[in-house]
Amino acid sequence: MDKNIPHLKEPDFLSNILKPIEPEPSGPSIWNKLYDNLAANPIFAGGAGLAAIGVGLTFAKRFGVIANTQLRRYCVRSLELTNENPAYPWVMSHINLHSKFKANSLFLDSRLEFSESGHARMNHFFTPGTGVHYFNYRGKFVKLERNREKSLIHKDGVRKPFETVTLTTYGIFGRSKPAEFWHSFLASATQEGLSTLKTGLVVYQAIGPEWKRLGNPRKKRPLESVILEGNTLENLFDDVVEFLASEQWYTDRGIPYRRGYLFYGPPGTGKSSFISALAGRLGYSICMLSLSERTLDDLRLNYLINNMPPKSFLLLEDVDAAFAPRDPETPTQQKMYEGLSRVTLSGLLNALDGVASSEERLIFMTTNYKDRLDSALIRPGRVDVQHYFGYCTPEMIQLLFMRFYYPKKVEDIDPKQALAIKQKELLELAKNFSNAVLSLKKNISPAQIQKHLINYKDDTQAAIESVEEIK
Ligand SMILES: Nc1ncnc2c1ncn2[C@@H]1O[C@H](COP(=O)(O)OP(=O)(O)OP(=O)(O)O)[C@@H](O)[C@H]1O
Repeated sequence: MDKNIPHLKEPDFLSNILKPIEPEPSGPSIWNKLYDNLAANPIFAGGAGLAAIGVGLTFAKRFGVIANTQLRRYCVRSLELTNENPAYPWVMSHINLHSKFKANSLFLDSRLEFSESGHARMNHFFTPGTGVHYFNYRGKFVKLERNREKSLIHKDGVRKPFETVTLTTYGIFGRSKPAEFWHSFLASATQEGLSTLKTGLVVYQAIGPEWKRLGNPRKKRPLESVILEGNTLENLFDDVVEFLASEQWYTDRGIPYRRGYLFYGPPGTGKSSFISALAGRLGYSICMLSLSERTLDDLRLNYLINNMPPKSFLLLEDVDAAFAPRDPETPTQQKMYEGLSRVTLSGLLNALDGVASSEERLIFMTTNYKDRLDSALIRPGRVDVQHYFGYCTPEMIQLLFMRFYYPKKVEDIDPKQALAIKQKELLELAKNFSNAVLSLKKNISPAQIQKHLINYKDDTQAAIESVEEIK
């Protein structure tokens, strides 16, 4: 305020109006008072306490649910299956078989099997009984809960109680896919179950325009029982497996999805044995066709090759026998082939090339005389892999010997004698046998060795000492 301006006295009524508002004397607000009153009220305080506890519990429960869900997502893996599932018995026996602790209460599942000859056999399977069982399966803790319901199901022609099994395992699975653990578990159980199924090798023969099963399925020959030089067996096997896994690759490039193999070499060197064992291992059947069959003509050949049962190999044995060479060495040679077959080379080539490109086709041809084959038949595209099956090498002779005399079961070995000692002994004998065979200075086929060893199947020493009998 300017000091030179005379100070005007405010009239009294104004001073009353302009009187500054004095702050209320501090004390409990209305809300505080309300709160105090309510808090002092024992009925209300009790109710509020209960409500607070209720809210707290609701939150705790919610939190528990969330925590439980998260825990289950990261640490628990469950699998439920019923006895309507075909894999059910395999899963049950697999877990019992591969667990550190076995179930104490067992369920017996017996199956009666009749062979075609009428021979009967009873197979018993033990699975964990009803209730809860705990296992240590390959380092993982697994809880198995088997429940039996009152309702019945029809299975294998009999009425059985409906059952459910829940398998639960615990661990830190993190964000891994929920079913990952059970996928690998099921893969092992299924593989084991399938291996117990006795499926034989089905061989088809061409009867008229159709493929007909040739007798009953044959016993599958283990692939390892065919002894080939070096890594031949593994390489050929890998080649076929790779082809079977490459359908998309062929489709993408518009290449007919087929592969041809030519196995050539002297008789008795394992060409047919390898093809049968390979088909058995891969779960394929074999369609056998003889080109020199008198009733086979180009038309029928074409139809048969293009209408094979699924998952089967085409086997053309002694493929040289059907056609005369384009340039016969002698007129007699030309005559030899005349009238032998009604199938012509061009008919065969057409049939092979005509195979529907989208269909998987594996064609195996065998011959003892590769040089007699027309080059058109074995050109790439028709024959993609050629392999020579030769006479025995020293290593093959040893392996044939070892395989022949190797104890079938570990129980066959004297318990006091370690397997390693037995193997070492056998290896020594195999070397002696191989040296004896080599001293003959002749080409010997695996079939000849096999025949000789069969003659001395119980006497390794005699087999070595009588090698000159090998013819
Ligand atoms: N490499 C081998 N390993 C194991 N056994 C073999 C082998 N080669 C031949 N054999 C045995 O010899 C017999 C005849 O073999 P296989 O029919 O496979 O010979 P192949 O080469 O197909 O003969 P061919 O050319 O006459 O048709 C079979 O019983 C088989 O067990």
